[in-house]
Parts: sequence; structure tokens; C-alpha cells
Amino acid sequence: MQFADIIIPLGVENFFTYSVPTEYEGTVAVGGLVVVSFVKNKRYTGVVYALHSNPPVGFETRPIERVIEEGFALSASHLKFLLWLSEYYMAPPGEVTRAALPVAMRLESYTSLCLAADWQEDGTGGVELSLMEREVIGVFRQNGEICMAEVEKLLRRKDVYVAVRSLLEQGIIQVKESVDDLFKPKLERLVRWARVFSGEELGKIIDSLKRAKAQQKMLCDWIMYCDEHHTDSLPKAEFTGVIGNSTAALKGLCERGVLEVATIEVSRLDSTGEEVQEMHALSGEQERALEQVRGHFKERDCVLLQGVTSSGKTEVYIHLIEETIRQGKQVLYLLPEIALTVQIVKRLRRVFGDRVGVYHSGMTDSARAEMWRRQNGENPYPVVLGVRSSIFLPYRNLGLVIIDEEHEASYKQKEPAPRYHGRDAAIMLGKMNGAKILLGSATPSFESYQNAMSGKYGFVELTTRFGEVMMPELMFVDVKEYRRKKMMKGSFTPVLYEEMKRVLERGMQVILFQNRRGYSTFLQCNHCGAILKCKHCDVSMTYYRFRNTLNCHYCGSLRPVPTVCEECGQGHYVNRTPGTERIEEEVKQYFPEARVARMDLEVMSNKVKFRALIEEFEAGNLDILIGTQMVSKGLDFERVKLVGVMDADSLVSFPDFRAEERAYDMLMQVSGRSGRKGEQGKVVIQVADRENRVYRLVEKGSFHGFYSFLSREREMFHYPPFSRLIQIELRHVNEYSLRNAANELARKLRERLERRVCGPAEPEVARVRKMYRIQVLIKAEQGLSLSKLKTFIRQKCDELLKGESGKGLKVYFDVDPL
Ligand SMILES: Nc1ncnc2c1ncn2[C@@H]1O[C@H](COP(=O)(O)OP(=O)(O)OP(=O)(O)O)[C@@H](O)[C@H]1O
Ligand SMILES: [Zn+2]
Repeated sequence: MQFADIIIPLGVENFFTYSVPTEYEGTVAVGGLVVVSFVKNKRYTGVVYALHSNPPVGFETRPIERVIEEGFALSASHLKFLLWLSEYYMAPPGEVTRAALPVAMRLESYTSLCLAADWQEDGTGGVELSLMEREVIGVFRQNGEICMAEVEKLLRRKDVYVAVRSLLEQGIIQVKESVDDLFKPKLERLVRWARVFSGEELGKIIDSLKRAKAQQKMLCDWIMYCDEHHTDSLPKAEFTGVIGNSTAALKGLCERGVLEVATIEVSRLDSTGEEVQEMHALSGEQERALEQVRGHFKERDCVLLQGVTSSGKTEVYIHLIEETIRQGKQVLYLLPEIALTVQIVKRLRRVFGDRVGVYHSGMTDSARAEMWRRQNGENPYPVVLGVRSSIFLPYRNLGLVIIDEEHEASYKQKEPAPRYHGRDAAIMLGKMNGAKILLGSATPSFESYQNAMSGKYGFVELTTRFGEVMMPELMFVDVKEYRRKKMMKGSFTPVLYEEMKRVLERGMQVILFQNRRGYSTFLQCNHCGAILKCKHCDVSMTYYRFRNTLNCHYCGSLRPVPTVCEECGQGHYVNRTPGTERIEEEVKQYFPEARVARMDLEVMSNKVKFRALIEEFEAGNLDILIGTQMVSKGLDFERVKLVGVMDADSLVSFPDFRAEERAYDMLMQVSGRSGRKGEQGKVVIQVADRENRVYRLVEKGSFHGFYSFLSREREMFHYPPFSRLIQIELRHVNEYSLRNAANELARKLRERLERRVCGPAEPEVARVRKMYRIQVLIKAEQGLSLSKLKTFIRQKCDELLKGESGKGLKVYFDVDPL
């Protein structure tokens, strides 16, 4: 008899052994997806970890219920990579699998399902439904939204999985937790010419429409549009927006056989159809850099490309991508945030057209599954552009991994586990696949820079901006002084105000950077000074003026603003520190003529809005863009001549050993948006703490100097890149039990690890979702075996969990925390 060890996509340790029914012997393979029933007969889609013939002792195995079609099996190397992630980041393999597979692929008993909104009785496209499928449809019709376990219960059968899956694939039912329907071909309504008309014919038709003015106008507009845009069709929604929204007129034209509304099937994966263009020729310096990168790749896997902002790193990448795919290999191009994909995808598609696939969390689940299946199939995209989760896609023949803006903290997955670093995981992915890895940044992370300086990575520099453009002029302005003299205009010093005026008068653009979101970060009582905090988390709530509510960024709870102070009952709440919204309001007051837009998480959550915003700004239809760190990096706008940093001190003042590195990066990056083409740009940095050493280091402008200066301290205090960190976080509803447990753990760990153990310490936010949190940090010097260390830590945590203080305790690991 054959047995299979299965990874269940849940946060449980271990593998689970199932028996392989004879009918499936030979079909079940390592890496394959199978359906099994787990605790309480709930069904899950698991991954086969190993096959063997050793019956487990002490319990009866249950059989694998079903093997999922091939298109979704993980390759051996893919599985190996996931297991490496699990091991390195101390996350159960199930948790890694959960992160790796799109929801649509790991259908499980709890997944909520319902009938597709637009499904109608005759919507099967002529496919005959099985009896079981019809029964399942019946259950959904009566019950609305239910999960698979309930379908099984209602039908009193255990074998509904096949039917459910088949209905899912036909788009008759859909997964509720995903926005879109699953595996269902996406349909789009298209307005187009009913047939080809000659100019003469059209003339006649227009004449004949004399008494149907609306139709005549619509037709004329349509003809003009088609001419201008070299097109002959338009999605219905756009047609309504661009040409006109008179349903009657459109209907009239259709009835006359001039236009038609067709329903066509489209892929969810954006495609362009745009014509591809030649790559830009590289400048002398870029050519030299490319040559050096190639040279290093002969000896090393990893190269760090440090290029000042607007030096054309992206152009160098493009040349490398071209070479790689010419050799028939794949490229993974990683970016830290979705925000940056908008512009880069355009630049890549201009050169590589439809050979570029995009993958990120903003896509619907079906689109992600479609992409997954495609990459696993015969005709995968040669180039994948995506955020950190793209490391989970299948790769056939990876030749190059590019990690752009490699210093970005947003590469790190924070919650939920696995808490992996996109950059580091991608490096490993590249190595496991024998690919070359290029890290790029204007302000490399200390970790990568240290690797470059020690010779572990190749190191290549671009020191000038493309096109002999000058680096921007930096102006530090002391806010305190202007406050004292009462010369501030709201949050603007006269210096920034005047510079803005000058730039706007010349028809150029301004970016204002404010490191916060919301109308103001917090509300404070004007009588007793109490700060309004979240009731569940130990953190101040953010005030959103436009809906007059408070929002907790940690647990997400919302509440209205109390009229009197909850502490003293006398004062009322006033805004402190201005956020992006408040800056926007002030800009409107001081620059009433200017066209202003705001870009922050709020706006970002809407993909369409966000893309439109970037396009508007690019096209020059906006004058001022106000934003949080999203505006600070990677974006490439020609006409920005001034960047204003509203409050630089807020960058420096975090209680974190990386705060200064981050502040430096941020200031360099945001400055990098100014004057990227043509004449030199300016940057006005408003500060109160003028003497801060970070500002002095920024002024000096030497990254190497900055690194040398700060890395001495890092080395002295055993911080990365001179050590590795592992953070253990404990959570409990009871603060007292938590403290006890944490002290006990720290004591146990100290027995062997001694001074490498720091804490327990309360994190900045000591309570989240009613759970108290406390952290113990382990510093591991170079040379210490990490895997032994992890085994030891895990062992001590297990002891703790099994003991008296383990009740109700939760333990989380974060390896290389940021
Ligand atoms: N060889 C080239 N030919 C034509 N245009 C170029 C060339 N190199 C760079 N550019 C243009 O200069 C601008 C800046 O280049 P790019 O965005 O690649 O810089 P970057 O180094 O990636 O900057 P950042 O670090 O700020 O993201 C872009 O608009 C790019 O199209
Ligand atoms: Zn909260």
C-alpha cells in the first residue's frame, strides 16, 4: 500500500499521512495537489510532500479523496523552495503553502461559495450538467452563500467536491471571498462597427440620420474617435464615457446595422496590443555599467547596482532582460509596491509587448489563478513583473532575477506568516534555479551594501543622471525660526511657499511629501492634553476629516469623534500634526489656482483611480501631487521641478535602530523625483531639529560616507548587517500571564544564548485586537549556526507552550525582522 505525506495549507506544524487508493497510484506525485479530509472531516487541498510505503503507527490512515488535475502540480524545485522558506522563516510548511497558492487553487471546506451573480439557467453554454451538479445548484439556490462543508451536509453526501469544482470552473458558482468569479472566462461588452463601411456609405448614413440628431451626433463622434485612435471598437463602458451615454441612440444605431454590441471573452491578465519599440540606446556610463554587470555575473550570482536617482537603472535592466529572454530564459522583475508597477509595466511592455506578465495582490483571485496556471503551462510569460508574492509563481527556466529598489522595507511581509523578505527570498529563488540576481537602488540597504563591500556581491555604480541632468539642489529650512517669527503659512515656510509659486508660474509641477496619512495623525484634548487612542490597541487613532471618523490602523476599528474629551470631560479634541489631507486643504487655500491631487494608501486601494492619477500627473493635468512615501520612490515624472518635504523630523524620530538609515533613504529618494529631465530641480526640506546628524550626512551627499559613519555603531551594538536578528513575539489576552511567560522564555533562552537575548520588551503598539504583545529579540553574531539556533529557540518555545504558562499563549517568529 502506498502512503502520502501531505502539507495542509494551515498554520499547523508537520505533515499528515494519508493512504493512496489504488485507483490513484501512479497519478499521485510529489508536489501534486490532492483533496483530503482533515480535522472534523473538513476538506482541504493539500500538497503531496512525499510518497512512501511505511504505514504510520498508532492510527488508521484516511484515503486521499481526489487528485487535482495536473495543471496545478508543483515541480520538485518549487516545492523545495517553499520548504526552504518554511525552514528559514520558521513558519510551518502549511502556512507557506497557504501564502503561495491563490485561494482559487486551494479550495477547502470553509471556502464560502455562492451562485455567480450573472448566471442564468441557460448559462452553461450548452454543456450538459450532471445530476450531482444540478443538485448542488439547487442547494445554492435555496441557501445563498454557503461553504462546501455545508453543501455536503445538506446533500448528505461526501463526494460533492468534483461537482463543486466543475461548477466553479464553468463559472456557475463562485468563491465568495474573492472579488471575482473563479476560472470563469471574463466577458466584456464591446461596441464596434457592425461591418466595414466605406466613406461614401457613412456619408449617406449620416445624411439619413437628419431626424435622429442624437444618433447622428453619436455616429459622427464615433467616426472621429476611430480616426484619431486608429481603432474600430471600444469597451461599452468606455464608449458610454467617451462617445455618449444615450442608450436610445446606441440602440438606434445598432438597429440600423451600423454598430453592434458584442460580448467577447477577454483574459484577466492585462494585455496591450501596443506596438513594441526598440530599446533605448544606452549612454556611455550605462553601457559601461552593463558591461561590468555581465563581467561580475561570470563569477558571481549576485550583483548590486547602485545608481543615483534617474541614472537609468531601469534602462540597464531592460537590456539585461532582452539578453536573457533571447536565450530562452525567464526573468522575474520585483518591485516593492504595486504603485510602482504602473509606470514600469508600461516601460517594459513598450519593449517586450505581450511577453510581460504582471502579478500582484491587487489582482482578483481568478486572475492570479489564471496567471499561476499559465506559468505552470506550456506558454508561460518570459518576463514576470510583480511584487514580493511573485516569488510564489512557478518558474520553468529562470535566468535572471531583478530586485529593484532593493532597500525598500515594504519587501518584508509582516502579517500574516510566513514573514519573509521578498528580496532575500528572491535571491534564494534565483540561486536554487541557477539564475543571476541583480539588486538595484540609489540607496542600498546596509545589508546589501555590506555584501558588496566585502566582495560577496559584485558592485557596479552609476554616478550621474542620464542626459547630463544635474542632481537637485537641497535646501534645509528651519521651521522653528519661521514659527517664532509667525511667518508660517499653515504648514508652509515662506521659502517653500515662494519656491512653489515660482515653479507653478512656470507651468512646472510640485511634489509635496508628508510622511503620514489621514487628515491628522491624532486628536489631542486642548484642555488636558490626552491623546485619543484606540480602545483595543495601544495606539492613537487617525482622524479622517472627510468622513469625520477615527480609524485605528492596527485593528481597523472606526468610531466617531467624541464631542468632549473622554479623559477630563472638559476640553475638546483638536488636530495635531497635519496629514496629507490637511496639507491638501492648505494647498487649496494658498494656491487656489493649482490643480491638486493626493496620493496615499486611501487613494491607492483603488487601482483604477490610482492609475488614472499617475496618468493625469504624467500628462500635466495636475500641478501639485501630495503624498506619503508612495510618491517618494521609483516614479518618473519629467516636469517635477520642486519637491517639498513638509516635516522631515517625523522621519527621524522612530524608536528603531534603522530609523536613520530609513530617513536618509527617504530623503534621497524623494529628492530623486525632482528635476529628472532638463534643468536642475530643487528640494526644500522643512526641519525643526536642524542639528540632526542625518541632515548633515544627507547634505554631504556621499552614500559611502553615510554608510561608514553609521555602520560603525551598528557593528558596535551587534546590529545587522553585522548580526542576524530573530524576533519572538508572544501574545495573550492577559497582560500579567503574558509578562510571566515572556520572562520565563527569556530566562530559558539566556541559559544558552546569554547576552544575545534582549528583552522582553513591549513593542510600540502593546495591544492589538485585544491581545497584549511582548517581544524577545535574539541577536546572532556572524558565524553562529542559524539552523541550530532556530532549533534551540523552537525547542524552548515548545517547552513554554506545553508548560503552565503556555495556556492561551500565542508565539510568533520573525526572522530578520524590519
Ligand atoms: N539610455 C537612455 N535613453 C533614453 N532615455 C533614458 C536612458 N536612460 C535613462 N533614460 C530616461 O531617464 C529617466 C530616468 O531613468 P530611470 O527611471 O531608468 O532611472 P532610475 O535610475 O531607475 O531612477 P530611480 O532610482 O529614481 O527609480 C527615464 O525617464 C528614462 O526613460
Ligand atoms: Zn485598534
